[in-house]
Amino acid sequence: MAIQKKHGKGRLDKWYRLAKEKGYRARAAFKLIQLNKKYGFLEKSKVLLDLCAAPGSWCQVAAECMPAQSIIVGVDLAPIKPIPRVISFQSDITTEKCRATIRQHLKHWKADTVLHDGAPNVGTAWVQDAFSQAELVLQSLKLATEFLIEGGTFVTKVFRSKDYNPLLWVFKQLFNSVEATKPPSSRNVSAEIFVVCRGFKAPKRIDPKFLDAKHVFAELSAPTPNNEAKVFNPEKKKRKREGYEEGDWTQHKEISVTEFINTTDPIAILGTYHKLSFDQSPGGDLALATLGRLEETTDEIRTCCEDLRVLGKKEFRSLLKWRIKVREKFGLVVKKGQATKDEAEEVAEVAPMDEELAIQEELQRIRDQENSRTKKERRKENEKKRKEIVRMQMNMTTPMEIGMEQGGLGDEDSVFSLKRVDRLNARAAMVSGKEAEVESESEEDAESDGDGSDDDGDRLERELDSMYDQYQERREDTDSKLRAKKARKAYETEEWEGFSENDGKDDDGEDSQSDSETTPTADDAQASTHLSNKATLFFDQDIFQGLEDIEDLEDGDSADEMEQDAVPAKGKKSESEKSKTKETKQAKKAAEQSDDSSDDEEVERLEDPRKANGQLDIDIITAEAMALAQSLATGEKRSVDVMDDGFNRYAFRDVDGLPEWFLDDEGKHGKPHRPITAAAAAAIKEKMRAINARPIKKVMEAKGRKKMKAAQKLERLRKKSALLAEDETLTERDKSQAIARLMSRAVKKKPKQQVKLVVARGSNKGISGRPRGVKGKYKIVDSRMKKDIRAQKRLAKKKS
Ligand SMILES: C[S@@+](CC[C@H](N)C(=O)[O-])C[C@H]1O[C@@H](n2cnc3c(N)ncnc32)[C@H](O)[C@@H]1O
Repeated sequence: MAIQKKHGKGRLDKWYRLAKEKGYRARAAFKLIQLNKKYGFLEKSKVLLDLCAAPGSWCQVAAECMPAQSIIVGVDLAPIKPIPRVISFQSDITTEKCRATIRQHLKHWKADTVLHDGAPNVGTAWVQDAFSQAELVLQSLKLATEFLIEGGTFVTKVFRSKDYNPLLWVFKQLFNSVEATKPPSSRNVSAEIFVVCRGFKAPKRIDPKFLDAKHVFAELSAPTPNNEAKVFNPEKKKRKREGYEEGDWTQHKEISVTEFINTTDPIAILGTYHKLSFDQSPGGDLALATLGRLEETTDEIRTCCEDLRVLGKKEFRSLLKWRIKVREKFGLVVKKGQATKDEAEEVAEVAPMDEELAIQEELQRIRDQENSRTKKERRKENEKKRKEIVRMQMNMTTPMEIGMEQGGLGDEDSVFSLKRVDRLNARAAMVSGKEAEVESESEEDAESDGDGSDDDGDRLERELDSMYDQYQERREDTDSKLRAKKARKAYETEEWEGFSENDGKDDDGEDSQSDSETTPTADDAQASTHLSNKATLFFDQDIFQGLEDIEDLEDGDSADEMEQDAVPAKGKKSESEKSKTKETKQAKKAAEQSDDSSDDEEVERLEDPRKANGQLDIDIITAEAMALAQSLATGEKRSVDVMDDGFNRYAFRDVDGLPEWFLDDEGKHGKPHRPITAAAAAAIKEKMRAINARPIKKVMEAKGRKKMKAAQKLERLRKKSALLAEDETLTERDKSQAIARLMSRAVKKKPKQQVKLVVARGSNKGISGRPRGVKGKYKIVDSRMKKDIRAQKRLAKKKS
């Protein structure tokens, strides 16, 4: 996205031009228009007070949108040129005199809306500027509380600074609804944001502290920095719109490891600093020296301390564990329950809201957590099913086993799961005849290096897990690509209904474990619209060919019998036909597999890869697939080789029980790298170029329309000339002359209509619609615009 410039010619953006065109005094008018479009407060207002109104564009908008006979009062330090239907005067809104003048103008009326777009023109340091603006906002709020009617609306501009949250807190005390928004016409480079406060509570008495700048900005501390986000997203540098912290002018921050050990908020340090230093200070630090010699301080820990910004969750966890161990050695053990509570309190944001709101938020949070937990479980379940199918494909399991799994036998969660027993190191005990208790199911237990009593480790694990979840949620909120990717994933997983529990049930509701019902047939796979594209592709494979007869098999047929039946069915096809379909399917499968490896190309999977005749229609769109197809076509590789290549270390990764963050991390890099030939890369490039060179749909349509019109014209000409040719009253000469005239008239192009420039001055100022006395195409300009364009041209010429 292009960066908007606020200075120089960058100022003259589309809103500036639009404002000139529409006759508004400032581009700010569109901010109010857009705010009003969203919240619709102007149409409902009969009395409006505009604080800091010069030059008056907000008053102009208000006069346009509010009902006739409304009262609009505008005040500013600067003079405001008269605006029809608007009372304006010059005054400082922070003074008593201004308050009295407003009272005079409004008489006994109360305002339905108070607007404030004030910006002090101090021009000193930014920090100072922001503070004065916040104070001005508080002053305007003070006036609003005096003049607003109950239920009224207060709209104000606020700058994102450390005073933003305290201001929001005050607004929330006085209004039922407070929403911060940035209208599209507000420049991205500007730290301004608009807060729309609706439903003025009109309390009988307002605590003066609410409106006292000293109190408001001093009492509420800035929100606690989001250290977890920094920990999990170290490489992403946020733009410091609010400026750097006072005295913090460096990009690289170091802190001594002893401070990390001593702190009560280690996460904050991990999120804020770049390095934990083992360097001795000039005076020497005994604790640091001891720390360096501890056996827990391994080389790995030292390396992790070197650059915190490149660490992943695993490394952060080992640093935190190391800290706890060191604290224990140093006798700094914290009471566990207490520590969690303290840390939670330290990291928690100040919640400036009333109790009910807090309860609602808490409920929402719990609901969200529950949702994400069920989603995760569902995803795991689907993943398990998918794996089972792949295993079946590789003849590693029989359909019978799938049936068993559905019934709960052989399943990981079933009673006799040896896998789970093994996780708890109990299988050995069982073999040796001892009894093993299998109680805990938590993954943390499985990961706790066999030390079940490691409460700190568990606690850290849980905290980091929940932080990771929160971090992912935040990323989803801000990253639309990620959201789309997740949605696609969900689409794929949720769509899968191939082996639902219901599938195993008879019509009479009895649970059937029979192969004939739990095993999907090829026909089923093709016919079922419930299957995902991936599953449909899967069932299209040779292994399922000839399994049509399965339905006819009696209940209780063994898998062996099915296989025997399937083989002759397969044999019915002619050899050449078989090998041909096999080749094409392998190539297509390989193409699909290589597509899978690329994140960006997942879009394809969402579309149905079938033509109308039911054949697969998979285009080769990646260089990898092209290279593969090329090697298959040239005989360099056989389809068997492609199959063999499918067995690699990425193929059957056991992801069961692995935490999500680990899988996410692995997913980024754990992909097979398939060789790409230069020829394949060039071919794909060429293909993409051809696709890009194609005109867009609109252009194609326009061209088509032009062609059609030309054809219609030609047809008309043909008919007319035929009529002329048949006219016996005309001589041959006259006929040819008439036809020639027709032709020349048809070929003649219509002159382009000139666009008339109308300067927005005099009676044309601020009009909407066609200016009086102007015919044809027109464009409203102002004299300034002409000068600006000339200046731009001059500059461009100079540069070239
Ligand atoms: C961005 S402009 C307002 C634009 C206005 N909303 C419009 O649409 O034309 C900010 C205005 O705040 C005014 N201002 C700043 N401090 C003020 C004060 N203490 N009292 C009154 N106006 C003030 C400035 O004079 C300036 O005209």
